[in-house]
Amino acid sequence: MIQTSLRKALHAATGPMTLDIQLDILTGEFLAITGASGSGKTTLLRLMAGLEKPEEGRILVDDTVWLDSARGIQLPIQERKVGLVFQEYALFPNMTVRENLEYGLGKGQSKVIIDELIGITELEQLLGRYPAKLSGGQQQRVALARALVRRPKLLLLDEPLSALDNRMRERLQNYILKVHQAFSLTTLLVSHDHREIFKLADRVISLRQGKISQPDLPETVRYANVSDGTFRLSGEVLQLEEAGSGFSVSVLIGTNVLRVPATMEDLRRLQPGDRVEVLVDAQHAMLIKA
Ligand SMILES: Nc1ncnc2c1ncn2[C@@H]1O[C@H](COP(=O)(O)OP(=O)(O)OP(=O)(O)O)[C@@H](O)[C@H]1O
Repeated sequence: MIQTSLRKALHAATGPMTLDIQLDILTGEFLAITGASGSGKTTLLRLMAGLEKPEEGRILVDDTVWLDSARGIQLPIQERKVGLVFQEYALFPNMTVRENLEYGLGKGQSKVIIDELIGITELEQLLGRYPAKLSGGQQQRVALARALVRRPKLLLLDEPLSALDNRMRERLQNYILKVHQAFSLTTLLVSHDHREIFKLADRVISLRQGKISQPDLPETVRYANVSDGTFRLSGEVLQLEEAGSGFSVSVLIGTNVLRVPATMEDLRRLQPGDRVEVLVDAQHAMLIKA
């Protein structure tokens, strides 16, 4: 469990604003943070990482105190077990992919983790390349792997995919989910993309003017925001069943299960394991066999 209480005075474009956040995060949870530009999302991550200092605060990670302003405790970033990935690709341009990864190793740390990460993020073919010769998606994949070299407990992702096209985003989302599970991470993801949040997050909080405004579930947020368009979500059929007077199909999308009303015809042509696309608009969800 990560218990956080943070207060910091900020100078927003509209005037003074206080970031004031109380947040408990379960070990292994994937928490998405959304909210308008300037609401304090990046500052929250930077405070968690130890890149910024609050006026007042406490961060307790399991039994370890990372921050306790009342007792003058403020662990530096290298002593907090955090991995960071930001929107801009922060790789060293003069180092190959492998060198970039190895640079992240701690003193005396075994290189075993490097091979493990190369395997899980499928970087084998790219190891000798320099960042300039990689696509944006490949660079973020390396940045993700590098963030995990020191085996962090907490992975902080600040809009890591926002510069990528949709296809690349989807691939990277899958890698994020894969490492989150494989390394039993607790992950905080800043994102504006509700489809991404729905696919990845167990829980989502929304920041407004430095405060948590309405804790919400991915499904609820997604439905609350579909009024302006239609989403197309890819997933896998888990189960077909009778629901009241009709039928429903449970579809696994990332780690979330969406129950979609179905027809008798849907039940005839679908079976568990089928790949489907769910088309969602403000009023309806519709299943399309992929
Ligand atoms: N160290 C600081 N001291 C004072 N004010 C700050 C500091 N860091 C950020 N701010 C201000 O606090 C506000 C919140 O910034 P922050 O970057 O956390 O917002 P955000 O929600 O991540 O926005 P965006 O979605 O645009 O990235 C901004 O108005 C910013 O100018």
